[in-house]
Amino acid sequence: MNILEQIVQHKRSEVAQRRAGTSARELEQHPSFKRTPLSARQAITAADSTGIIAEFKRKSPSKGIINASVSVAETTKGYVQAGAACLSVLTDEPYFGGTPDDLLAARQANPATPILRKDFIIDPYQLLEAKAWGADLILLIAACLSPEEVSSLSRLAHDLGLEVLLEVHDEDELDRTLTDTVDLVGVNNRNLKTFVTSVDTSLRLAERIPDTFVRVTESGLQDAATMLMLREAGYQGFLIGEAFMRTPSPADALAGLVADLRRQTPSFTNNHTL
Ligand SMILES: O=P(O)(O)OC[C@@H](O)[C@@H](O)c1c[nH]c2ccccc12
Repeated sequence: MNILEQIVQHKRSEVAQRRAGTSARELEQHPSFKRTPLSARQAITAADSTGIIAEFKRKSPSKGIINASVSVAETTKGYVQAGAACLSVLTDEPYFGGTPDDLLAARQANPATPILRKDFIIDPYQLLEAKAWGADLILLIAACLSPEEVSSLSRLAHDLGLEVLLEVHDEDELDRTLTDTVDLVGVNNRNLKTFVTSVDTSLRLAERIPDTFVRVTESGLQDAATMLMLREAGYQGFLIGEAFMRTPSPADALAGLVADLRRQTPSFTNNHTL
């Protein structure tokens, strides 16, 4: 069994347990259910946006502990001040050290910034959780879903007012699962089955993603030059975790990257042709 299969197997029992503890009806009573979600699509494509989706990630199966000491509220607030267009908060506990409380805390600290619930979504119940915990956007990973699941989960997410980021890492996943009920398409440079990371994956797939979707490049990003190259290839969103989280002050690391981007292209915005 590869790591992705292990995670998904664990996730099924976790979801069953959670559902036994909190009913769907109880989740729907949460005050967040009345909140109108923010649009990540808009935030990422706005004229003055950096396009950066800054991730809060304590550990990962490929890297082990990345940062066990920084606080989620302080870090995510710092990310936003430093120029993040959107936040990503891991809620998977066993493999990534995230919790629902992390998402709730990030939401409370950042009322005006869209937040992605970063988890392995396999069941409609998790969409209700995402909504209750204050997410604006959910991730669907093509490598662990059938095309039917992608389309039914994305339709349900839309019914809840949540946007959908569909993650793929090869042509086959893209062609198999892309449907017009997703909003953003993320190309994961890291193969979740082998952990091999290469930005060539994003470069290869860019043209295959129709312009109606916001293109997001994910994982292994750390320098301005690579981001500018990916931007020229058509990417508007940049999902970055480790490069920030492995430093003692993730928000300062993001600020440094934004300064580099601006230095290399003084007019670094999404609406400028480079
Ligand atoms: O920390 P990185 O290499 O910057 O990557 C961030 C993000 O892309 C990565 O955490 C990720 C992408 N897709 C996922 C799916 C599940 C868990 C994590 C991920």
